[in-house]
Amino acid sequence: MSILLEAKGLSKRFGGLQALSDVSFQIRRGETYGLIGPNGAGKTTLFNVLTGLYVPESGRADFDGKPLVGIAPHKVASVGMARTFQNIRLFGNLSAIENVMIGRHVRTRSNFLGAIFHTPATRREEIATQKRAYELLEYVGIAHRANDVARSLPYGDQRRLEIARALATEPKLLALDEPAAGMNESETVVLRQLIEKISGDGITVLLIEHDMKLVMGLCDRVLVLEYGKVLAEGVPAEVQRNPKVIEAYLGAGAAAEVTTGESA
Ligand SMILES: Nc1ncnc2c1ncn2[C@@H]1O[C@H](COP(=O)(O)OP(=O)(O)OP(=O)(O)O)[C@@H](O)[C@H]1O
Repeated sequence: MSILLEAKGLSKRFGGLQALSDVSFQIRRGETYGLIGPNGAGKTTLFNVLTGLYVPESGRADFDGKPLVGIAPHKVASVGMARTFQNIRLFGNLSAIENVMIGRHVRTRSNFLGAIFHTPATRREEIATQKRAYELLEYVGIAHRANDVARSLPYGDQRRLEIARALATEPKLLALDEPAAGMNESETVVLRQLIEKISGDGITVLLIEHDMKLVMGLCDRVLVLEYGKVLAEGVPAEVQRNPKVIEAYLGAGAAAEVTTGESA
């Protein structure tokens, strides 16, 4: 399996705090890759470095064979990487479908003049964009909410809308930052099915998540961070058995719980 994303020796400091320290890992094309670790371990910082929001002091990351570090955040989607945020970032006053259409514009060609003068080409493209946006709302299961303003949607639907907007950029890799945060159990089940469907459709997934059952159930491999350093990496069964991981993060009780597949 070929490598889609490769990070080598990434380090990031905030003043005196070493948030990432020499972090290296590889994500293979088509896999679902988990990123876990206690609060403050550096997971979001790593996401932010990979998606261009932070510039690391050292190290590099290559995506699909091209350098990722130093790329502007608004260019990241156009190279094939899309993300959702820990705190939902939607245009609250726009409808669900408009939010997805905005994501889609990364892949459309209409220019500024075309948009002002409503040229036939722009109009055709706009119709295609709207059609595709609706399909994506169907794909994530919220098409019946297409015309509702984003902020009026239930929480779980807002998270799914964020995923639809990210998918609209046609990513090779979809990075999800705690997608199950704040979801109840039935919403989490639906989310899990959605991530499985996305992965089944060939999109590589990078998943930060605190819900261990979800991570261990979905991911092919998992990277564990602690204090900005890589503590362990491997398939879920290995990581769950790793004494360092159990001590640092899972706790003996939680490890047993995950192994038996029981939730708290
Ligand atoms: N912009 C920033 N300025 C200063 N310190 C920061 C900044 N962003 C993160 N940090 C610090 O870097 C460390 C890593 O934070 P980060 O948010 O990456 O952790 P995390 O693993 O995502 O945690 P959580 O699970 O709580 O989201 C923390 O100590 C945090 O306080």
